[in-house]
Amino acid sequence: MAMASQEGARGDDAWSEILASGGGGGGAHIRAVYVRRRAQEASRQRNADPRVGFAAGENRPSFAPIRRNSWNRSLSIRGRESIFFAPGTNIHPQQKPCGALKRPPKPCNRVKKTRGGPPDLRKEKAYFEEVDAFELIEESPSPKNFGTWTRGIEQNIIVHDLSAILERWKISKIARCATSGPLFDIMETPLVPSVLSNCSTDNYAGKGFKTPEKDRATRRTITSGYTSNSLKNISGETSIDASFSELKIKEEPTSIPSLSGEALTAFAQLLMVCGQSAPATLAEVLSAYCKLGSIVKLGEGTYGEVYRAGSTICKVVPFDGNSLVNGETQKKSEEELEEALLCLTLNNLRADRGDKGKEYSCNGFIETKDFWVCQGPYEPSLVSAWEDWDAKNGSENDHPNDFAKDQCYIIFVQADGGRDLEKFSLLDYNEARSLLLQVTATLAVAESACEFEHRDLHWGNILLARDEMPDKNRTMTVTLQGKKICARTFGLSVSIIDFTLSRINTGDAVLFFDLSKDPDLFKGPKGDRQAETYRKMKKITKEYWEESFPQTNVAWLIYLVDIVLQKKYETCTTKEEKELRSFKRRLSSCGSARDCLGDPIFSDMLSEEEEDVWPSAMPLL
Ligand SMILES: Nc1ncnc2c1ncn2[C@@H]1O[C@H](COP(=O)(O)OP(=O)(O)OP(=O)(O)O)[C@@H](O)[C@H]1O
Repeated sequence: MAMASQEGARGDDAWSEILASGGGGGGAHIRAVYVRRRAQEASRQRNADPRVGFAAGENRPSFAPIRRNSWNRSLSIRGRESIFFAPGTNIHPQQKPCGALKRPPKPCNRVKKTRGGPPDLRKEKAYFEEVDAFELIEESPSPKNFGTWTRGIEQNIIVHDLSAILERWKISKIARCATSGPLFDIMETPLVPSVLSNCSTDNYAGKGFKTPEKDRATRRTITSGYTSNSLKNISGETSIDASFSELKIKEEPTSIPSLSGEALTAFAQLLMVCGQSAPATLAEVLSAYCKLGSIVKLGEGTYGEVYRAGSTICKVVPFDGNSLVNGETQKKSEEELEEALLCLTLNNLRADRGDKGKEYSCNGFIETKDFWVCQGPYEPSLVSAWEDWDAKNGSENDHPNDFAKDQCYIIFVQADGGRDLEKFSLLDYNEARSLLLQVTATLAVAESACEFEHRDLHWGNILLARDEMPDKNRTMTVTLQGKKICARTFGLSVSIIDFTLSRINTGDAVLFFDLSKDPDLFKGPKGDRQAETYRKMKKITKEYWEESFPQTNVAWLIYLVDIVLQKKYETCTTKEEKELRSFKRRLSSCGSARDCLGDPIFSDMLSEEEEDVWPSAMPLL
C-alpha cells in the first residue's frame, strides 16, 4: 500500500515535471534511460552532446536525451541462471518471508552422485546418442548449406523442437555442473526420454505452468508427485529421498575424465539449435537475407548491433571471446543458449505456431525466425552500415573493427518490429491506449502461460509500427485461458523485444537473470522512471529473482503510462491526461498484468468475439 500511494504521488508529479521542463520546449530534465553498461568515456561524450533534447529523425522536441544516460554497472557480472523441476510437483504459490530482505544462501548443485564417486552418466550418454541422431535432422529443416542456398530465405520460419532442445540443454548442464562447479540449481530433474513428452511444445502452450512449491528455508523441493525416473538414473542409486536435492556435487574433474565427451558443450548445443555443424561466416549468413551492400544498422544495445537485412532484422551479438565489448565481458555460449531457449518458448505462444486450439496465445513478442552461429572477421558491409549509423546517431559502442579475427557471434534473426517507443511519436489517445492495451495483453498471456516477467521493459524494448493502410476497425486477438479476446489496435502493431533480464518457466525449468549480481542496476538516478522501476522490482521480489512475481510486469506498465504522459502526443487533452493518470493510480493496486487487462480504460476496446474487423455496431471514439 505504501508503495502504491508513493507511486500515485509520483504520478501526480509527472505532468508538472514535464511542464516545468518547458512543456515540450526542449527541456531534458526528465530522463528515461536505458540500462546500458558503457565505458565511462562514452558516457562523458553523451553528456556533452548538444543534441540532447531532440529525438533522432524527428523535428519536434523530445523529453528524452538523444544519447541515453546510464549508470555504472559491474563489468563482469553474469546473472543468467536456471532452476529445474519435475513436472507434477506441487504448484502452490510461494510464501514470501514477511519483511525479510535477507537473501537466502545460494543454493548449491543438487545432483546426487554415486557414493564415493562421480555421477554415472552412461544412461544419459546412450540417450544423448539416440536423441542427437534424430534431432540433428529434425532441427535442421532449413537448408543451411551455403552452396545450395537461394535468396528469399527471410520469408522462412524455422521450426525448432523446443522440448528436445530443452532436454538436451538440461542434461548437458547437469553434466557440466559436475565438472565446473555450482553453475545452477537442479531441483528435480527427470532425465529419460519418456518424460520429455510432458513438456512437449503443444502441451506447453496449453498448460499455464507454475513454479513448484519450495520450502524457502531449506530450498528443498517438495517431492510429492516425484517419479521413479528421477535422478537415480544419473546417480546410479535406487532410492530417492526428499533430501537428495540438497546434495552437492563437488568439483572432481580428475575423477570424471570422460564427462566432456558425454555431454555437449553449450557451444555445440548452440550450433545444434542453429542447425549447423560448424560456425558460418557473417557474410555467408547475411547474404542469404539480402545483398550485403543493402544492410542498414537500426540500433544498438549493450551487447548487440541490430541491422536490417532484407525484410528481416539481424541482431549480431559477440560471445565467448576474451576481449571486452563496449566495456563489458562477453556473454558465454551458455547464456546465449538460454536466451535462445527463452525466445523459442515465447515463439511458441504465437497463434500461428503449433496447436490451433491452444489455451494461451499472443503475437506481441517479437518473432524469432532463426539463429546462427558465426565466426571470423566482422563483415565489411556491416562495418560500413555501423559507420553510417555512427555518423548520424553517434554510437556508444566500440568500433566493430576492434573485434578479433576469430570472434564468435550469434545472430538472432527476427521479424521487423518497427521503431522503438523512444523514437516513435504517438498520434492520439487511441494510439496511446492501443500501445498500453497490447503490452498489457501480451504480458497477461505470457504471465499466465509461463510465468513470464520481462523485467526490463523500457522504451527501447517496445517496438511500434503503424499500418500502411490505416483501418480504425482492425483488431488483434489473444487467447487467455482458452478465451479469445479481440482488441482494437487503431492501426498500431506493438512488439516486445530484449529478454536478457526476463524470467520464464518453460515447463520444466525456470530461466531467470539474477539481478542481485548486478547491484549497480538499482543505483540509477533518484526520480528517474526507469531507475525507480528497477528499485520497485527489487522491493517486489525481495531479491528472490528466481521466483514468480507478476507484479513486476505491473511495475513496467506503470512506467509505460509515465512514458506516454512524458512523451505526450500532440492532441492530448486535459481529460485524456486525467484518464491516463487515474489509470496509472488504479494499476498500483493490481497484482499482475492480467489484473490490469480488466481496467475500464480498455473496456470499449475489448471484445470476446473472434472478429477480424471490429463489429460496425461498436461505437467508435
Ligand atoms: N526486431 C527488431 N525490429 C526493429 N528494430 C529492432 C529490433 N530489434 C532491435 N531493434 C532496435 O535495436 C535496438 C537495440 O536492440 P536490443 O534492445 O534488442 O539490443 P540489446 O543489445 O539487447 O540492448 P540492451 O542494451 O537493452 O540489452 C532497439 O532499441 C531497437 O531500436
